[in-house]
Amino acid sequence: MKRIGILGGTFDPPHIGHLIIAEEVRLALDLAEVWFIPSYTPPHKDNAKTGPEQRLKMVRLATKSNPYFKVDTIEIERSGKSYTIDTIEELKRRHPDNEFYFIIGADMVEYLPRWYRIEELTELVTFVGVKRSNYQLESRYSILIVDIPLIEVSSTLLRERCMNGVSVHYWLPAPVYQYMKEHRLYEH
Ligand SMILES: Nc1ncnc2c1ncn2[C@@H]1O[C@H](COP(=O)(O)OP(=O)(O)OP(=O)(O)O)[C@@H](O)[C@H]1O
Ligand SMILES: O=C(O)c1ccc[n+]([C@@H]2O[C@H](COP(=O)([O-])O)[C@@H](O)[C@H]2O)c1
Repeated sequence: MKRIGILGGTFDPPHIGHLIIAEEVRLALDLAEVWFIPSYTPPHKDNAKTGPEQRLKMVRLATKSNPYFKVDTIEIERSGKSYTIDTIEELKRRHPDNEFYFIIGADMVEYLPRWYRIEELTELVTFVGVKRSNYQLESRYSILIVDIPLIEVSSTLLRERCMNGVSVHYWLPAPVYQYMKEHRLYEH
């Protein structure tokens, strides 16, 4: 039985917050790997600003220096709305011996009651919640809390900075920063 962490996200763009929570949860729960799963269409928010292929490319760049991090393209290949239940059901079919830990920030913990088929999903994965400013970690569902420092960064903040011509240097891994600059992402 392998214990696998999953970090699903829009990753528009991926930033140090994603990497730190993945690594801290991996260490705290002694996970064999953490799989990053970029969504095709996020289920609950407006379409991403950047297409799935470019977000996937950035996630690959962000994670490549960590041998414990893997990228799974299951949602991008499936296309359509990326409901987590569909992803987990398929992952359990493909990897029946794995135990999955789905990592979410407190914003998603608060949103959990509105996830598609959430009651079934809680039977299939263990949710792992981490802090995020302005959100609570309490939930009616049973969630494992991993206590990590608050990391005050979001993709929204970084997109806004780019749009306003403010540097985002050091808020994302260097290869992602380079890629964004080359492709002039989020600049207008
Ligand atoms: N700084 C952070 N601290 C804790 N959790 C985070 C942080 N940033 C992202 N997450 C979590 O990572 C997952 C994927 O996040 P996502 O790709 O939507 O990034 P985001 O920064 O929340 O994006 P946006 O600002 O566009 O909504 C979510 O579960 C989210 O709660
Ligand atoms: O399945 C759902 O109903 C659902 C609703 C909201 C979010 N999620 C998943 O939670 C993860 C983080 O979402 P996001 O939009 O913050 O990137 C991502 O993998 C989403 O697919 C899933």
